[in-house]
Amino acid sequence: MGKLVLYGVEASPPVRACKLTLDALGLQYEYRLVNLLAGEHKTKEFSLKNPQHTVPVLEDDGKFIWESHAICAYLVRRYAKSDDLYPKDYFKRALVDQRLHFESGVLFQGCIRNIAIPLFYKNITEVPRSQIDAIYEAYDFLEAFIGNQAYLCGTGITIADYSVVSSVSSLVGLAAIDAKRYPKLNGWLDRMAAQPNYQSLNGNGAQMLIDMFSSKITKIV
Ligand SMILES: N[C@@H](CCC(=O)N[C@@H](CS)C(=O)NCC(=O)O)C(=O)O
Repeated sequence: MGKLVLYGVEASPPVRACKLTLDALGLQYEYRLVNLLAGEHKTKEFSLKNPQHTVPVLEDDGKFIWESHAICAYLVRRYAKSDDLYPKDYFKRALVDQRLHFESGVLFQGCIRNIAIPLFYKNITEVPRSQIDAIYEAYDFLEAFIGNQAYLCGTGITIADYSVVSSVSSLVGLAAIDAKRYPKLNGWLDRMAAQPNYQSLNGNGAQMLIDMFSSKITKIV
């Protein structure tokens, strides 16, 4: 096995999804901090690793992969002893893929990034209410996806759970999850928070992003 390096920053949800996956697989890796607010991801050196200049980036034996969903799927295919976290069965895998794409397009891009970019990079401190409504709409979908299952894709945890929890655990700072309105989502979040090393791998970074949002937002309009 080659040397694994994860490039990222704690507050980043997709970085935390990769950390949860690496830990679940028992993989050793070096973690290299990329300070986004200081522009370290825009350097020539980092662009050679990832021309899209996003974190996370995984380095495996000198090769680079970016995009957390691709990284998590790669890690399971390449290193897992079983396929539980990313099943080979066509239908089961399709279900995991659907949730991963939901995280990528709806939760991360549609909710987190749409709020974060104006706040952190354009100094616009008022958040349109429609963007908060979009979070609740996403929660409605998640409530339906979970249904009576323990995890997002059934009885066992998969990389979809790691991906989705990375953003939901920060979105709660913008749109609280009411246990009466979202009993399934709330129960699932509790189960995820009870996973080994959850706090150090995801909880602390999720809170950092919540604090970053709180320090910038002046008003919901
Ligand atoms: N869908 C991507 C999102 C990656 C992403 O946008 N990461 C943010 C930090 S949370 C970033 O690197 N932003 C800096 C930039 O876009 O220049 C993934 O899952 O890896």
